[in-house]
Amino acid sequence: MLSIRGLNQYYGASHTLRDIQLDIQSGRVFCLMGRNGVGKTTLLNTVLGLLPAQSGDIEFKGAAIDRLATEDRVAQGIGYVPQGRMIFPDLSVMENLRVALAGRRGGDSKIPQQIFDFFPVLAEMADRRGGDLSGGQQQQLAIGRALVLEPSILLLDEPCEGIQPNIVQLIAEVIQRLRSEQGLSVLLVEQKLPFARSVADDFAIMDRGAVVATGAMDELSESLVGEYLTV
Ligand SMILES: Nc1ncnc2c1ncn2[C@@H]1O[C@H](COP(=O)(O)OP(=O)(O)OP(=O)(O)O)[C@@H](O)[C@H]1O
Repeated sequence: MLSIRGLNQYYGASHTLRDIQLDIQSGRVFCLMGRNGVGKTTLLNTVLGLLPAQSGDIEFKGAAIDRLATEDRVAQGIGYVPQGRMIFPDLSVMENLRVALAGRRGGDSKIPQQIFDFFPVLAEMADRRGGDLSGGQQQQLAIGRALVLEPSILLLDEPCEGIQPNIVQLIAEVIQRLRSEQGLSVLLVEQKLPFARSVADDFAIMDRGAVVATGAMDELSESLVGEYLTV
């Protein structure tokens, strides 16, 4: 589904991504873990083309996407829920969702009903300003907005940060349903181990810009947790 080979990225002289190799399989939830500042968000932004790679190959559904503009990568089926949610505070909930429709190439121009089935609060608050929503409601809106384009992979950057437990549980259920009912792949950046363990099939751990361990989530060892994840 998504294959990353030899990816290097720099902020000026700072070597932020070091020879990253990753494979995210179709229909699986892949969790990217690691302490603050190791490069997780930079990796997502480089996959999307929001940041330039210095070298490396990124393939999505078997085709190179390295040279595509971000909007073309999104149109190919890469959905993104950025850290901090980035909803438009002055637009209504419905307008926030409609903004995403503009990225759709041909096809239906309606917001899929399924988004309101996953997140009923978005229908209840359709006319409210995005900025007036709680953090948990904004996160549901950010995920819903990414789903408007019916992506085949969803990149989620710390979706549970600052969110109350019942919404965290709802997000976990939505991730599991998207995978089991639609075969959606998910690349999740997550620092909270219980949440990662509850939703992910596979993991990779990053440290100082490099991937230092990968494997099946149920094989994540306590020694790796202690070495790379515990603060
Ligand atoms: N715009 C930027 N310019 C220069 N350096 C940056 C920039 N953005 C991030 N960095 C640096 O790049 C490194 C990786 O940051 P990144 O945000 O990708 O890490 P992260 O693993 O996602 O951490 P967090 O969990 O805190 O978001 C850090 O050292 C950070 O300070």
